[in-house]
Amino acid sequence: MADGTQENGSQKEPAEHVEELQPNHEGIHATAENTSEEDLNKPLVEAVSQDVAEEVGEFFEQAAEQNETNIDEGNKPYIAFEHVYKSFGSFKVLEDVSFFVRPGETLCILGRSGVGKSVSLQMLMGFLKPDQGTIRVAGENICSFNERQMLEVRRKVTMVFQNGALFDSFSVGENVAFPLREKNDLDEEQIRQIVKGLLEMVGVAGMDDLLPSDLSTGMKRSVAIARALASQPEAILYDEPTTMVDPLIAHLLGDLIERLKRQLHLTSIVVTHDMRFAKKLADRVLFLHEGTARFFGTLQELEHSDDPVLKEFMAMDELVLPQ
Ligand SMILES: Nc1ncnc2c1ncn2[C@@H]1O[C@H](COP(=O)(O)OP(=O)(O)OP(=O)(O)O)[C@@H](O)[C@H]1O
Repeated sequence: MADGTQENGSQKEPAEHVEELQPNHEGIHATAENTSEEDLNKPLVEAVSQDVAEEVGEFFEQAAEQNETNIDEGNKPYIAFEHVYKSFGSFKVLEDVSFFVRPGETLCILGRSGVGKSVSLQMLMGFLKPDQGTIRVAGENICSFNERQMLEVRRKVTMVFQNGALFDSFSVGENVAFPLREKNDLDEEQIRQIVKGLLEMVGVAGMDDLLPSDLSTGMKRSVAIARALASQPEAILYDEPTTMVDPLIAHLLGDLIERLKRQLHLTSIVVTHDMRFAKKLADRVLFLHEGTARFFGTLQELEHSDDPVLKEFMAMDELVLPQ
């Protein structure tokens, strides 16, 4: 229910002074400057208040341990596309696209509008199926998976949508609590503490009782990240995290994604138009162009590429986003 109406038909009062609400990112060090290594390595739990730090710390430790195991299992990709094709009618979106993401790494998918960046993420989540090729997640070919099997995959790999895709009739706190309740091994007090801590960590402390409709786009995205973290995923797919937010929020979201990678060893795919954002986060880059994987390699390789299409894309980005 996009209008924020409660499921039982009652209407929740909109938050007072909503226009005055600002994300409160003290915990993640708001500054438009480049964040120091020291800050990026500062334990995530330092951003949460004392009364919930122990519970949240334990929750993060579990998540980090689980993801470290994936890294220890060797250099095998956690996610891979192998010769993937996808068309809609006669319109070919992807033709023979291959790439991989190793455990704990961040892949940025770049490219102009309409080249199949979001379609790639949707295929990984099983919302769309490829016409040909293989898509592997955690070693398994998911292409023929049924809905029940895909639900298992979505416990490991979760997506942060552009609009947050929050449950509109649930409060912010209930949205974040949802995956925690599904786990069935936490009591209400533990859930309350973890929700509070996660919201503090992503910079929307104290907004538990608001409805998603009370929040700005950047805040919705922060809550969506908190909800994703609540399911202790192995990988997070971010669809255009910096679209429609101001540069400071974009910077903060970038720092958060980097800290989650470093400290929870999360495998990540970030779809973006924003070359500077990719430079900040990517271990590897996939550049989609006219249906093909025009480039797949490390950031250094991208920067040294002589491909005129890539050079033009990078030059345009410098113009659109002045330093
Ligand atoms: N379910 C669908 N049915 C038909 N066409 C679709 C569907 N989903 C996507 N497309 C088309 O596939 C193409 C690629 O879409 P996609 O959303 O992946 O682009 P994108 O690279 O993410 O672009 P943007 O940066 O603008 O979001 C577009 O032309 C889009 O209209």
